[in-house]
Amino acid sequence: MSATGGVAGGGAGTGYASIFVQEDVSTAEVDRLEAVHAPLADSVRDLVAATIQTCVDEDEVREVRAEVDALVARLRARRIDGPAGVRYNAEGRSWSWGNAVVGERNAVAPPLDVVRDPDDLVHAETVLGVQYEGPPGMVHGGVGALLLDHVMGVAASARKRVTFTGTLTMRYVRATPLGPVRIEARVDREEGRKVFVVATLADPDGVTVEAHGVFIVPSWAVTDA
Ligand SMILES: CCCCCCCC/C=C\CCCCCCCC(=O)SCCNC(=O)CCNC(=O)[C@H](O)C(C)(C)COP(=O)(O)OP(=O)(O)OC[C@H]1O[C@@H](n2cnc3c(N)ncnc32)[C@H](O)[C@@H]1OP(=O)(O)O
Repeated sequence: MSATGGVAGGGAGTGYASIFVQEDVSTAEVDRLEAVHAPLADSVRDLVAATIQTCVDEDEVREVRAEVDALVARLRARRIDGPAGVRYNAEGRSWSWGNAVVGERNAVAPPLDVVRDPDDLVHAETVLGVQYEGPPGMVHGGVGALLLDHVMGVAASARKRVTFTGTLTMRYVRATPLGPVRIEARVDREEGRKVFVVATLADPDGVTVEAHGVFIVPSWAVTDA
């Protein structure tokens, strides 16, 4: 599981309650549901890549489309109304299944496991496939920024502290080839509600993007803790 457990402890009675939803469900049940749904997202990721790369004939494309449409209808037979949001339980387990970067049920999100080391370095690794292309064979600059934003946000957001991205600065040192990447982020310094974060995105040969960010604890999220 990723290191996004943090803010659940805020709960009712703080400003968090307005955007984070507490659910009366055990961690074991959340884990069980995740184990059922995450493989579906994996298969849909494969579908996205196959859609880009397929060279089958046109009739086959039309037939597959009809089958996919039928699957969409089956999944929509019972569904929530709107985005998945961020939820947490009484045990402090939080889950954000629709998150664009780490949502376990979101096939748009690259599979990314975010880890916080004991020394507060936050890092993540993933393999960016053909779905994330910008320049030919290279990672789209916005995708690099997306991954960096999230991992930097985790670094800035300690337990019981939520931060929002205020300003992000990216220096694209050289193009990032599609394939394995590693993101690292750490808090550089703090000034009041501003948390300054430094981060890198690297391919196996070294750093390709350097990032600086200002993450803000919103005035509405300030607690006495
Ligand atoms: C979303 C997270 C929830 C998930 C949590 C799940 C649990 C897991 C835990 C952890 C993982 C988290 C991983 C998340 C990663 C992704 C994060 C995102 O993508 S966030 C979406 C994009 N960002 C926005 O949409 C912000 C939109 N802007 C705002 O909401 C406000 O403008 C905000 C909060 C940034 C500031 O509003 P004010 O009212 O609190 O701030 P004022 O009082 O005006 O300023 C305070 C200080 O900050 C400076 N400041 C304000 N805005 C700034 C900015 N944009 N850039 C730099 N500095 C700024 C000001 O100059 C001031 O500084 P002086 O104290 O005077 O020195």
